[in-house]
Amino acid sequence: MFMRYFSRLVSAMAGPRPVVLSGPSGAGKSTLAKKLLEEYKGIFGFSVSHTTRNPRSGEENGKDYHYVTREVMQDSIDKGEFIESAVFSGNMYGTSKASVQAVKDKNLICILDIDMQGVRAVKTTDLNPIYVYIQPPSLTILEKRLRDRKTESEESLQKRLEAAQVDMEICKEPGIFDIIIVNDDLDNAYAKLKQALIEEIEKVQKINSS
Ligand SMILES: Nc1nc2c(ncn2[C@@H]2O[C@H](COP(=O)(O)OP(=O)(O)O)[C@@H](O)[C@H]2O)c(=O)[nH]1
Ligand SMILES: Nc1ncnc2c1ncn2[C@@H]1O[C@H](COP(=O)(O)OP(=O)(O)O)[C@@H](O)[C@H]1O
Repeated sequence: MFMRYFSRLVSAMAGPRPVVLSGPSGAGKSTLAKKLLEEYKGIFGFSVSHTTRNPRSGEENGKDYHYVTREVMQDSIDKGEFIESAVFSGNMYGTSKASVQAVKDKNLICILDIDMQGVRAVKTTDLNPIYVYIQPPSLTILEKRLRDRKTESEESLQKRLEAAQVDMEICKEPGIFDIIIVNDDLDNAYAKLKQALIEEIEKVQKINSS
């Protein structure tokens, strides 16, 4: 009885569990994250990663990413300011402790959009997120979506497709992800994502209304 009460208290104090969205470049992670942030204002918060890649048109510094030089990023990593960092397609990406803390401070569900290396690194921390893998319906459809997005050079596109093939093999390893969502029809995929997160959403809604 006491133990049950105690563990509930500890989990309430820890706040809502974060959510990790991972999957190949072009799978639809940002699209789905944006839908959650839009529909559930005051429920979800985005962990703004650092990256050394150039901003795409329409992306905002401090909102989509913190755009930094390699020197600045490496210096911050060396100072221990990052939870995890990785090199993807020739650029550095990383989740700073401050980015996650900023979301936690507001008692929001923290969304992390990170690659497979990030997933493995987060598994060694005490973040305890729900791990969601966003899978494209096929590599052919992934390539079409990436090309249609018109954000990548041919070289960058090829690197992303190569990484996608490796990624889609790794995701089959049992126990890495709590749920794999195939992003075929966007509304269907979004409904499945909401369903997977309903407990955490309701937790925050309850706190907000009390
Ligand atoms: N490990 C790690 N991966 C990240 C981080 N931020 C973004 N990524 C991943 O880096 C990859 C490339 O991201 P991006 O350049 O925005 O391209 P996009 O996924 O095609 O939109 C994606 O798989 C992201 O999930 C981070 O902080 N850490
Ligand atoms: N279910 C879907 N059907 C068709 N196009 C989609 C779907 N989901 C995402 N897209 C499009 O595919 C492209 C890649 O999605 P994006 O969210 O940028 O992927 P990621 O963040 O995983 O790299 C975008 O142009 C997006 O509008």
